[in-house]
Amino acid sequence: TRSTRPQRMLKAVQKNATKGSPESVISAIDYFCKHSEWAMNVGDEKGSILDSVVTEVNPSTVLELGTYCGYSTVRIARLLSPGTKFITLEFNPANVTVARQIIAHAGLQDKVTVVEGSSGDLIPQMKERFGITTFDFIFLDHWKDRYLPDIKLFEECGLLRKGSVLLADNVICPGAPEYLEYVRNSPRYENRYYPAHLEYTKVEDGLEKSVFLG
Ligand SMILES: O=C(NC/C=C/[C@H]1O[C@@H](n2ccc(=O)cc2)[C@H](O)[C@@H]1O)c1cc([N+](=O)[O-])cc(O)c1O
Ligand SMILES: [Mg+2]
Repeated sequence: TRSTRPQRMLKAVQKNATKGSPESVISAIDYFCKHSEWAMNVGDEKGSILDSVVTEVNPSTVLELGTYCGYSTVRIARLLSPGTKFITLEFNPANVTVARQIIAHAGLQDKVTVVEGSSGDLIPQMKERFGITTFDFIFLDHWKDRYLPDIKLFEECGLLRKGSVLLADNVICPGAPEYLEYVRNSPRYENRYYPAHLEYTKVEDGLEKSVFLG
C-alpha cells in the first residue's frame, strides 16, 4: 500500500541528512517540503522565531503539543541545555514512530521524550508520570481547537508559574481565534504577536507568545 507523507519525509531525512546533525535534519525536511511535498511543520521562517524564544527563555522544563514528524522537536531540542526535561505529545501512533526515527537521526533521542496520547488525557498526568512541577516553556502546535481547553487545563493543573512562556503556532492560519481572544483579554497573560507566513508559503500566519503573570 502507498506510503504516507510522514514516511516519505522520514525517507528523505535518512537519505539526505547527516546522522547526528540536527541542522542537516532541519534542512532536509525544509527542502522536502519546498521541493517535494508541503507538510505542516512550523518551517524555517516561524522556526527561527521559535528558536529565538527558546533561546531567550532557556527553559529547564519544556512541553510541546503536537510532535507530528518531529521537526519542531528537533529545532527545540538542539537548543536546550543538558539536563533540561523536554516532553512532546503525539496522538497518532504512526507519527510517533516517524518522529522518534527523525529525532534519533538528529542524535537528540536522549534530549526528549515522545509520549503517545492526547493532551487532554496527558496534561493532568505530567506531575505524577514525569515529575514535572511547572513548565518554563510550552509550544502549542496540535489541533487548533485544543489550544484554549489546554491552556485552561495548564492553569487548573497548576503547571504554570510566574514567567512561564507559551508560544502558539498558526494563530492566523488555520487560526485559533478563541485561544487568541482568551489570552489577549486575560489579565493573567502578557502577549506578543510575531507576524510571519504559513510554512513554505506566502500566506499570512504568525506566532503568539504569552507570558503567565501568576
Ligand atoms: O492542523 C494543523 N496542525 C494540527 C497538528 C496536529 C498534530 O498534533 C497531534 N496531536 C497531538 C496531541 C493531541 O492531543 C492532539 C493532536 C496530531 O496527531 C498531529 O500530529 C496545522 C495546519 C496547517 N495548515 O496550513 O493547514 C498548518 C500548521 O502549521 C498546522 O499546525
Ligand atoms: Mg503548526
